[in-house]
Amino acid sequence: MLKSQKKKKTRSSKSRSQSIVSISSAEICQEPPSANNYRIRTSKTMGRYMVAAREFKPGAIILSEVPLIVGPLANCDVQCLGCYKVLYENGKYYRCKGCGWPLCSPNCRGLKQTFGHTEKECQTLSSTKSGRLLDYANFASMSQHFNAIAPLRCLLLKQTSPSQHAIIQSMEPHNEVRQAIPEVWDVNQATVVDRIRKDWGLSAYSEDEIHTICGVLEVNAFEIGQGGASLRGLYPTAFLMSHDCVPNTNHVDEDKEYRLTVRASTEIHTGHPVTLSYAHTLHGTMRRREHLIDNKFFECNCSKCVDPTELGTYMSALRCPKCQNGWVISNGPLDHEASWSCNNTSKDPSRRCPGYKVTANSIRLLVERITREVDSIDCNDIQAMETFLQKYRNVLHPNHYLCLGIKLSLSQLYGKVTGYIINDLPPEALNRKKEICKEIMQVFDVIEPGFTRLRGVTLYELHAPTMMLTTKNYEEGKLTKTELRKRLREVLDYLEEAALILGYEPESTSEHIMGVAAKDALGRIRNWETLLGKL
Ligand SMILES: C[S@@+](CC[C@H](N)C(=O)[O-])C[C@H]1O[C@@H](n2cnc3c(N)ncnc32)[C@H](O)[C@@H]1O
Repeated sequence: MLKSQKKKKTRSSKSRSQSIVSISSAEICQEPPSANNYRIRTSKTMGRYMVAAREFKPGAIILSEVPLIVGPLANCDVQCLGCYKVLYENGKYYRCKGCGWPLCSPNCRGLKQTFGHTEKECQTLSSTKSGRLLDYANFASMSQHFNAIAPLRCLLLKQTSPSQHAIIQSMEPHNEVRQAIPEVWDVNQATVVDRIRKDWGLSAYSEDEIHTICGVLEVNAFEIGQGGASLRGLYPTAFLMSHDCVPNTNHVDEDKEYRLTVRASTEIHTGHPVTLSYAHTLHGTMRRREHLIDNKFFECNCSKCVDPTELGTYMSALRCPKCQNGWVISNGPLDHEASWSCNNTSKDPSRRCPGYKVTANSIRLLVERITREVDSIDCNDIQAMETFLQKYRNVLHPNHYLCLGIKLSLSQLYGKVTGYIINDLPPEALNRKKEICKEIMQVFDVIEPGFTRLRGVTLYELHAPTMMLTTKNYEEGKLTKTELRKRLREVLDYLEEAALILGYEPESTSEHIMGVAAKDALGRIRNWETLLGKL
């Protein structure tokens, strides 16, 4: 398939902070992506992985595809089998006439649809009489039955689409590793294998076969869905992207058909791996690596994981309690048990740390305790978040991932929640919002570089206080026209990039709505051009 990439003409954004990605270097790709975009290679450690077969600019579509199957996530709440809307015991729901499983309504849009409640599934669930096992008086117990739906959908492909089933069979299930972990294997045995074979009587599917499907889903499925949906999908090609804690792509999934679109977030050169992060990029190394080992069954040795400073971000560092000048970081981030010590080896003996060393377990316990404290903070409580940052300023690095999470929330809450509405914010609060946005964006530029959702949202958040302060300063006669033009140009740059990045988001999402708001705001700023000439 031929591709054509139109380059958007914009002026260079060199005048701004270096962190801003030049929009003129973005690739505005309207055409469907081609399979010629990538090649599949194999390595001893990673198995198959995807590499770029051409040069990609940020924003370029690498692949876009519909799933092989879609189904409820493991341990989800009771949901409609057609459209995956969450259902409540005391709320409105409907029992499918065919199989007795819950639907949102008799006219659910997902009825008889490939990625909803298909006729084949309805017949199968009906033949097993599984609907009778559902206790509608107790949704909590009923929800457990949903763990077996996505695996069943994979198994059904064996008859309905052998070619798609073959792709699923080719995916890595990590059976050997998973079999040795009782919390994984035994739970699957009880909640999926026995459910399908014993409770539903579908004994034609072997235990091994079902365990393999469970593994395939755990290792390869994407969490998808908008508006709090608990969904997973297996995709025919996207699963081949390898993991990197600093990924070079981002992806979105759309409501319609659950299409997954993967875009380059940074430039990707021919032959380079096309990567995504299987772990939360905003977590520290210990937590990311634990997640990858527990859920994806491999040890990550990427450049961020091997570096105790996490590429200079110090996202896991603690302030040294002994010298107060250095940072306590791991002596071997790839070794779970490696000690941590202060990195202050200043030449000046009066500043040098006398030495501080602590076990990995002490760090783990301390971070777990502080994490519980973070989790207990109300998600709209600006004051409590500021108090947290203040309280831990002598314990955690300002970029520590727990602080980063709090700062990300603050960057969005200032200007939004009751008592802090943007038009009512005093200059100090506007400056605080601006400062936080800039601080976190510096870290995002390292850990999630390029065109990413985080960046788009933060740029949008940054434009508002910058604009408010500019107007205020101008009205107070504190800015010359040249300074005003410079400041407005800065806001324009933020908004242009935010509008571009957030324009990639699916229409139903809050990020997309923010992108539309960014475009509107761009129009309003352009009005200043009548006063000042072209910005
Ligand atoms: C979604 S699959 C990717 C496709 C898989 N490599 C294959 O051949 O089917 C995820 C698995 O790939 C391997 N993998 C992916 N990224 C890796 C990395 N950075 N280091 C080591 N293994 C990796 C791990 O075995 C992981 O569980």
